[in-house]
Amino acid sequence: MSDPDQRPACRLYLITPPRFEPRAFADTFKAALDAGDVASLQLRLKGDNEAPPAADDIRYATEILMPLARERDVAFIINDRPDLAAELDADGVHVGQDDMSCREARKLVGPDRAVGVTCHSSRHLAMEAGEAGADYVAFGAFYETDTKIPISKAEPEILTWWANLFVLPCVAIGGITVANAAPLVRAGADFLAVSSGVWAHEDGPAAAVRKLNVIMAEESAAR
Ligand SMILES: Cc1ncc(COP(=O)(O)OP(=O)(O)O)c(N)n1
Ligand SMILES: Cc1nc(C(=O)O)sc1CCOP(=O)(O)O
Ligand SMILES: [Mg+2]
Repeated sequence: MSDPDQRPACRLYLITPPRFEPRAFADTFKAALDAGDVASLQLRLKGDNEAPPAADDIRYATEILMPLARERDVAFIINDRPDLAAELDADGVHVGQDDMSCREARKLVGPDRAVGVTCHSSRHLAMEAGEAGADYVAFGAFYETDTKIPISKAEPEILTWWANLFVLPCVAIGGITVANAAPLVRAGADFLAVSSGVWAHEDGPAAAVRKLNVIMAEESAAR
C-alpha cells in the first residue's frame, strides 16, 4: 500500500499544441514556463488527422524548445518516439498502447530516461505498465477534448485507487482546464497533463499556469 501522507503535491505536466512553428512559439513557451511550477513538458506534434510528424520536425522543435525547458529545470519528454528521445538526449518518452511496448521503449531509451505509458481507463494496463518498468502511468480522458479523439473515458476514482495502492506516479489527462482540475487533484493525481487548457486559456498561458498551480497546491494540501 502507498502512504497518502507521503505523496508529493500534484504538479503540472504541460503538453505542447499539436502544431506550431518552433521559433514563433518560443516566447509563448517561455512565458508559460516562467509563470510558475511546471514539472515536465511533452513535445507532442501531430499532423492532420493525428498523422505522425516527420522526424526532422521533432528534431527541430527539440533543438529550439529543449534548451529552454532545461534552463528552467523542466523535464523534456518526447511523445511516441523512443528512438528520437535517445538520439536527442531528451529526459524521457511517452508511449501509447499502439506505439510500442514499455519494455521495447525502455530498451531504446536506457535506464536513465523516463518512460511514461498511456493506460486509458484500465487498471490492468496500468499494473502491466508498472510491472514492465514504466516511470509513470497515464489515465484519461477525464473530460471532453478537441485535442485528440480519446478512446476511453476515465473517472477520478481510478486515480484514488491507484494512489492508494502504488507509489508509482499517475498522470491525469484529457480536457483538463482551470475550471475542472480540482477533483482530479483531490482524487490523487500526481501530475495533470494539460494542453489546450493552458495554450488556449482566455487570459493566456501564463495565467493558466498560475491558476493551475494555485489549484494544485490547495487541493493537494486538502487530500
Ligand atoms: C501524459 C500522456 N498521456 C497520454 C497520452 C496519449 O498517448 P497516446 O495514446 O499514444 O496518444 P497520442 O498522444 O500519441 O496521440 C500522452 N501523449 N501523454
Ligand atoms: C494527448 C491526449 N491523450 C489523451 C488520452 O486520453 O490518453 S487525451 C489527450 C489530449 C490532451 O490535450 P488537452 O489537454 O488539450 O485535452
Ligand atoms: Mg502515442
